Amino acid sequence: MRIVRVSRPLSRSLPGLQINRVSCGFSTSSLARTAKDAVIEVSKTRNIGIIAHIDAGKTTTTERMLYYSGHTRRIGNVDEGSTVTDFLPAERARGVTIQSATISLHWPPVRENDQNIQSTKTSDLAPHNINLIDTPGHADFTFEVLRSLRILDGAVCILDGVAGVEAQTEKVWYQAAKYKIPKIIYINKLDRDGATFGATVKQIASRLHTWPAVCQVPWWEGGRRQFIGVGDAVGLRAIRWAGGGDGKSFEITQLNKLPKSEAAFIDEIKNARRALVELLSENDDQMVEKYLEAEEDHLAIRSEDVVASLRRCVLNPVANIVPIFAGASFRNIGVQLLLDAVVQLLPNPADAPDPELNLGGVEGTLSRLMNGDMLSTMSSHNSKVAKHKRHANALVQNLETCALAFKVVHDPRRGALVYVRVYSGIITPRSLLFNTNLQISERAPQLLKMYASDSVQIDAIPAGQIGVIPGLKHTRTGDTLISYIGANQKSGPPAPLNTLQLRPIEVPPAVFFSSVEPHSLGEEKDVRTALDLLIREDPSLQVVDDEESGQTLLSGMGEFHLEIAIDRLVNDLKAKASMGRIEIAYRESILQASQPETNAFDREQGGKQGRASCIATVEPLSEDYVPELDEYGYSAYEDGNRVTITLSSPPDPSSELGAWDGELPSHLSVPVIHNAVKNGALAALSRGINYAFQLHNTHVFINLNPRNHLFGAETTPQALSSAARLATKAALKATALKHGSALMELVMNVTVSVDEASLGAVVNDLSSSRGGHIMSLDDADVTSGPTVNSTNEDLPRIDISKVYAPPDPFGSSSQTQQLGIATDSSRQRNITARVPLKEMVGYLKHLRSLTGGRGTFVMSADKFERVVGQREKVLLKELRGY
Ligand SMILES: Nc1nc2c(ncn2[C@@H]2O[C@H](COP(=O)(O)OP(=O)(O)OP(=O)(O)O)[C@@H](O)[C@H]2O)c(=O)[nH]1
Repeated sequence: MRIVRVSRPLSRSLPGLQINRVSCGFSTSSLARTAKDAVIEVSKTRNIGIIAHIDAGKTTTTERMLYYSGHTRRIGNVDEGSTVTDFLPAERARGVTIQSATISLHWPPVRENDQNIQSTKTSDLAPHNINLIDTPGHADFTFEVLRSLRILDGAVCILDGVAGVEAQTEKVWYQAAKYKIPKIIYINKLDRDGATFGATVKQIASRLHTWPAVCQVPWWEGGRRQFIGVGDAVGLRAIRWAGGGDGKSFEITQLNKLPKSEAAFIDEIKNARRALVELLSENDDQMVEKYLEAEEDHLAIRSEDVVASLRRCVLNPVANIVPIFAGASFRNIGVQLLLDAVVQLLPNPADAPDPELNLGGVEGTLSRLMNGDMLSTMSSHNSKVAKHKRHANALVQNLETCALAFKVVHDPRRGALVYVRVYSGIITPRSLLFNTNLQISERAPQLLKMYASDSVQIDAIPAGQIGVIPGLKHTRTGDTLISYIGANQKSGPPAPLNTLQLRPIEVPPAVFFSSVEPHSLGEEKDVRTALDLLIREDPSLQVVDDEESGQTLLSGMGEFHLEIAIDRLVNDLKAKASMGRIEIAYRESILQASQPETNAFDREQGGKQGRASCIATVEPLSEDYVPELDEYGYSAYEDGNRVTITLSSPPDPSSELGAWDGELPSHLSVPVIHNAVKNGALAALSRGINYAFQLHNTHVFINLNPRNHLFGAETTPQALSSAARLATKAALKATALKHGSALMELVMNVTVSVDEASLGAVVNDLSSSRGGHIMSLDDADVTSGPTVNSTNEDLPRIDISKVYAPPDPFGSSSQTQQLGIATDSSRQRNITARVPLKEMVGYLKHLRSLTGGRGTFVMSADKFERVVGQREKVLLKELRGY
């Protein structure tokens, strides 16, 4: 039996790397250690997210990771509001994660001078740099999760061992699968009464449609209820943590040294090893070879070979395998082994799939761009780009850096902090970065690496790394930043590179809103600045000025989302404003196409004469419209509406980006014109003619003939926006007044989890009182049987009878399930339904009362649908108040 005590890492300095302490909270030694990130190689980097349902224990687990890696000197507690990652006042007050915190750590810790220090690694691991993102679990913050997912290379999914696979986990799981992110699962809270590891493993197969590769089995003290450690099926050993400690003391025992009283536990570890080798062999030929070399003895295969095979399978999406680990973070059990697994099994940035991008409306990948393929393909469609083909190689070679700003946070002391993930090249201080979304250049004044709310200054952010640029004035969450050798200071890199966008994501509709009323006229400017900051941080919030009512409206994705945004506006950003009631936003849709409307704008704007003109036509899109990005030359699809812009002499429907080959005024480029016109058209769609709601399913066509519609220096981008707004408004007015418009409401996809006893009452309430349509009723606890209850035909079907899971000796409901005795009233059922959003407001409270507090639900926006018949009359009466 080996006793290991992990003590604090010793301090060490790093010659040649300048480190400036930016804020307090760290010792010099930890800063020196962490600053090594700047020079750490890509193969030793992991950009990892932690995803889960609310309350599964993400923050609790992250706190342990920080502590064991030597980054903090004490373990923060969610329940006491003292965690490092949940640092916003609103997060600490509510005990939930709202923002994705980004934090870097080393695993194993850098500590070569200390002879006593060892970690629970399963092999001799060298220190790796882990950039960790703790994401929110609440459904209202799904967008925050999505925008983090797209810059991650791997994810740890944490499950609550009592609740099993919950609805929000499923949702985020499939999003991660969409971005092809390899994952490992950690089943947490195994110390709690009713925890069922085996049943949760089966649920992973049935509900997440993936093959669980059980790497650990829980260790219950002498077969009694107390959870004390884990059996490692990979390393064929058992790890027991000293009870009540900080988790740094543990014993590692090889299977043959375990006492006889643990015979059942030893057998289970062996069963798990056999099942693991079988599962890996089905997907990995090298494992089959190792198995044959070991003379078909599952237990004789070296643990290093099992790890290598697991890694190959995790990185291969076709294998569809997820390694499973066990623990109880709150009791400080299991977290070091989970960190080992992150390093051993999850990909480094070079292993991750090729990042997707969009270049002038054409979809591609970064490596296709860098090897010149993309530009060559585009040239066959577009005469203007053909000119660039000759220079394609030179163009790409001059592309120095490509990075994505995935998050902007306003820090009271340092201003806006822009978090970036660099995909190619390197960002150094003073780099000139061209923002392809805003078409402006900004210089990076300095670079930081973040440790939750603390930071250190670094010399560079190389490809594969995550870092922070403070002091950028304009960059928003989601913007792509590139640097290009010889770029024009003003207009940036040459076309089409100036349109390059990395992994664009669609912003979901903001459906709750509240008015924002500055306390006095004098406060108006400060309130506007605070609102601008808020939407720069979170693009799923929207600010709309309603010209007619004179009100400023702030909208968000959910009641809670908006509540937190208001809290941040008033308490953190100190905006002196009052907020109105939180209400639901409806939409309005036109019924018929308009005639083309020409508008000439000619007015003084900000002390300068502005002059521009264009032609607008609007037409309704079908409710099931799916945008096809390469259908038109330039087209934007935002918040359910589409804007198509042609720069040509009408009528010329085949016009494409760059088809205009004539002269443009020197201060205007094609992307600048597109951006200005698009913003003008979208502004006109923010208020409908008949009901004053934002337009939906509307396609705006703007035609602009530079010869007739541009007027030299007088045609500023602002003048173009105004012309597009007025022309679109005129077209909308013409059709809405003549043909009327439709009221639309958001319908949600709702999944309610209840026990069998409450099923009838909940179904009845959803379908009769809330106007919902029940889509399916499923068994949430599928832990046996030959096939799964797949509600989604596209997902792989897992034969549950072939899934290995250790028995659950104590879990209340699972115990009976293992024996095949279903106690009907406690059986968990999932109801999926489509319900109008309006009817779901305040639903949680109602559900709790219907289910004795046990029911839970998640929902996500499906689509806006036209309201008809009696419901339309009732809603309009409610909205108008008469
Ligand atoms: N018994 C037990 N409780 C735990 C464990 N891990 C976390 N908890 C508790 O579960 C609750 C939620 O933990 P968090 O770490 O805040 O969960 P989270 O997933 O970060 O939650 P959100 O940020 O709200 O999504 C807290 O009260 C924790 O103390 C565990 O291993 N055992």
